[in-house]
Amino acid sequence: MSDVNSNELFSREDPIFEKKELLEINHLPDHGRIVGRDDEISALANALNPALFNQSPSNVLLYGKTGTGKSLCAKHVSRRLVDEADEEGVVVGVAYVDCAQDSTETQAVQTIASAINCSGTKVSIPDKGISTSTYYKRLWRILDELYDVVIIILDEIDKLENDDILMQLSRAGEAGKLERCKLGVIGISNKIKYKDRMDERVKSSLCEREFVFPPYDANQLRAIMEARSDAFKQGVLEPGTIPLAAAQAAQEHGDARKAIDILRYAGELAQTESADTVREEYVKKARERAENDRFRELIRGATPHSKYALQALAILSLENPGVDAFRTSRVYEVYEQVCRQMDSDPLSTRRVRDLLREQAFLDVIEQARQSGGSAEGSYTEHRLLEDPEVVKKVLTS
Ligand SMILES: Nc1ncnc2c1ncn2[C@@H]1O[C@H](COP(=O)(O)OP(=O)(O)OP(=O)(O)O)[C@@H](O)[C@H]1O
Repeated sequence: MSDVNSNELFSREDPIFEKKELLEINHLPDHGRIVGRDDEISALANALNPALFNQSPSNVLLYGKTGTGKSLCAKHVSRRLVDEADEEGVVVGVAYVDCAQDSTETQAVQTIASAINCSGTKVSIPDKGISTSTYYKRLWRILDELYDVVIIILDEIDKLENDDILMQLSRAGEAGKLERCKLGVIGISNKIKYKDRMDERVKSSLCEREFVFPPYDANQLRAIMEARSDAFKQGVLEPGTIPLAAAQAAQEHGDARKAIDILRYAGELAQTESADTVREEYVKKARERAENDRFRELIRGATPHSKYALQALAILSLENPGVDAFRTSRVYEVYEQVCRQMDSDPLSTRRVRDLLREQAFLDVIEQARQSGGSAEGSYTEHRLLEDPEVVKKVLTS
């Protein structure tokens, strides 16, 4: 019989993390830990300010690359608004929708209705079994019964299947659906081209104000991480760890999510290896994991054939050092090989071209028209915007 008792088998204290939740994805930092976004926060507060006087806030669209603090600022300012409005006797509610999860009109309206239906009404919002129009009717009822103003945050708004819900929300007041409650919509997107796809009427109503969030530089990323360094036990973080993680995250997109992920993963690696401190070597490994995760997130929801086309582009980039842009015909040839390996029938060249165009909209690749002179005419070249090693690894794992 083994004489190992549970004291020896499990460690009862976390040697690395003190408050790991500070580094978790959904953690909403308090004001003191938000770095370098004072201007954006005041601009957003200014747009929502009328709500404090029970008037309609402006609708806002926030743009910027991934991890630039758009969701954070939207949630932070709305939360502050709820508290301050409460002091003024104005009831403000906030509904947050991740449109990547709730991409259909029905899912989105259901999420909004259940998010704000927290207490005080007899209206029920079932998960399914009622029509979209019934969800809307119930939503309008809840809004009028419970709130003076409601802010609806539509994160990754570009992932909505169509503009129908935007049309409904933007016209709810004037169409007489709402009698009392006023709505404000904060749309968030990391696709600067998103607006071009919007219906003109929706655009004029929803884009009353637009703010672009710039990427962070290494100093800002460093300050963001330092503001959360109490996530670790005292003395555990080696001095070079945060500067290195900041430099790595700044190199590509100035993405704070990646910076924080790198820090968390580095701590986890130290934990796994039973190390006493988080060393720089862990940061290097953590970066690889953060990059893979980020790309996995970027292609979440991509169809198998979109992935085959991306894999083809990654193979071409790896096989042709120094060249990074490839014509559709070459991508298609390699795509056909990938399909063969996957035992799948290839789609037509035209469909693959459409799939690549969609990936360009999602900023996974970039496309450029080239002129081949009078003999060739013009053609399109495709270039991966991600590290081909990461793309290949994630798509083949
Ligand atoms: N200025 C900041 N200060 C402190 N933490 C920040 C700051 N900006 C971003 N973060 C943190 O980085 C992570 C990503 O931020 P956020 O989700 O707001 O980015 P985003 O711009 O909405 O990105 P995406 O478009 O990918 O959703 C979050 O954990 C957030 O708390």
